[in-house]
Amino acid sequence: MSKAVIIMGSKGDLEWAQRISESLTKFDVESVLYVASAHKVPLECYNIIKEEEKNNPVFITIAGMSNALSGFSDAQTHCPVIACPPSSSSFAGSDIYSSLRMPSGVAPLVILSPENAALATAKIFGISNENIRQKVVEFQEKQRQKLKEDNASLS
Ligand SMILES: Nc1c(C(=O)O)ncn1[C@@H]1O[C@H](COP(=O)(O)O)[C@@H](O)[C@H]1O
Repeated sequence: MSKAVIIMGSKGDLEWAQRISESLTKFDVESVLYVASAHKVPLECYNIIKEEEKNNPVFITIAGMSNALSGFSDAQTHCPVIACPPSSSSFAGSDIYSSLRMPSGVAPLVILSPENAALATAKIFGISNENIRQKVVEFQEKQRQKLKEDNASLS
């Protein structure tokens, strides 16, 4: 089953999470949403990961400020984890560093745009799911077409 599991550190991240899940639907990828913080409720986080990983999902973690959730999740599961932290300009955007530097053996991928996180998720599922692969290919073709049209419109 091709399902993305989106875990957000706070309900305050819901809008960002919805942008991801809406983009996923364009590729026929279902998603399920959870609020669970590695800082505050690590056991709940762990239980969600262990229950959901039985279906071999892609996990997408949304954690602002100090991102413990993405590294924590990645270290607990064989499944890919994509960190998609909500954008923030506070403190000169320094929050992002907590998503970039990981200890050895901990490898969440980082994608900053919710729409691109959805695309990357679809591409992972598309390796083994023909329908999703087709959606990705169509999306890319449309994008190429649009650029050609935009270019032609200038001449
Ligand atoms: N980065 C994390 C983690 C974590 O990494 O476990 N838990 C919550 N948060 C983030 O902190 C911000 C404020 O959270 P609160 O609403 O709890 O103050 C949110 O963007 C959340 O994702």
